[in-house]
Amino acid sequence: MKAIEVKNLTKYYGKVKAVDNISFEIEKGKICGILGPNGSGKTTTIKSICNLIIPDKGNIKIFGKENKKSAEHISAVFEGTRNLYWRLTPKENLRYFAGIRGLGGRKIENNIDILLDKFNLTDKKDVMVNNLSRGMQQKVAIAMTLICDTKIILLDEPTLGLDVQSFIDIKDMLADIVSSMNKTILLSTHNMNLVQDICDDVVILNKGKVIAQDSVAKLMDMFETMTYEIILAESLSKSDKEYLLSIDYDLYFINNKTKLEVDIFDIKEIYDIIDKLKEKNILIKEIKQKDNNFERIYLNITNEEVN
Ligand SMILES: Nc1ncnc2c1ncn2[C@@H]1O[C@H](COP(=O)(O)OP(=O)(O)OP(=O)(O)O)[C@@H](O)[C@H]1O
Repeated sequence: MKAIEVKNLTKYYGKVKAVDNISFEIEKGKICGILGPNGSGKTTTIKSICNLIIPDKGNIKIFGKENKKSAEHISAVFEGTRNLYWRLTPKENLRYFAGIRGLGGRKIENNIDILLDKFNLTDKKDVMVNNLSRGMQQKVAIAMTLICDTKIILLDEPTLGLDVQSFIDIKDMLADIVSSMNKTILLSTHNMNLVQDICDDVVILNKGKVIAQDSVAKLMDMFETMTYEIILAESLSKSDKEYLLSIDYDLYFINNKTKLEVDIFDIKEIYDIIDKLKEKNILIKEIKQKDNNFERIYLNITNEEVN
């Protein structure tokens, strides 16, 4: 069953076409990532799905019905934690958001305690949200979507600015929410590790248009390349760098001028690249093959679109 269907969505802000005739669908029970460079229309799309902005054209269905009547199925967290009340405690925030949905009483109080415990927030339940760390605030925001008990959760950049441990905590929580609570999640992110680790599907936007949509697994297969890391013995000179940019390979310069990454499709190509480096007396310290990752695939898709 489709949880979300977006059809021919277009949104202008004045003369700026933020979203340009996009269509995609999200199956119930999946985590879908909406990706794209800054300004590609991710937030506008999410805000349209939860009725915060009115599109100029197009149609959005939630569980097969016009979304104007389906707001009760959706809860959303924007730009990290902006929709929390900063002067309220986690407990008061959860109670307030449950109340807006008409939920209250002993059962909800009990559920709030269970959620705070699950999110390791019990000892912070009476601290003002303003005084919590970024990761804790993010956990409160996600707990808020759960206390509202909606079937669909929309998250705009849920891991922005988190440290490594909080990132892992939130990532695991989201995977758990979908698998054990039967929710559907649409999240926007720039973090490709998050996508690779927990998303089933992705929609990639560029300049307001959908440029790819598929399962993460399929895209990983489809764009499978071999990535090699070449560590140089010395920094590249400007002319050597220009020379390498002129050869016919997808080269990425990492670590300033001493590390290169290259995507190849045939192992023979690596020998050709070594020859090309030799021609210019560029000394190689080490060459190793890297694991395929979604970040590289995303770069391939978006770069292809730009070129
Ligand atoms: N309220 C607004 N008024 C005018 N233009 C806007 C407004 N909100 C967004 N835009 C423009 O619409 C386009 C899409 O913006 P949007 O915020 O949807 O992109 P995004 O993909 O979420 O970007 P980011 O990754 O930077 O958050 C951009 O060109 C942006 O400048």
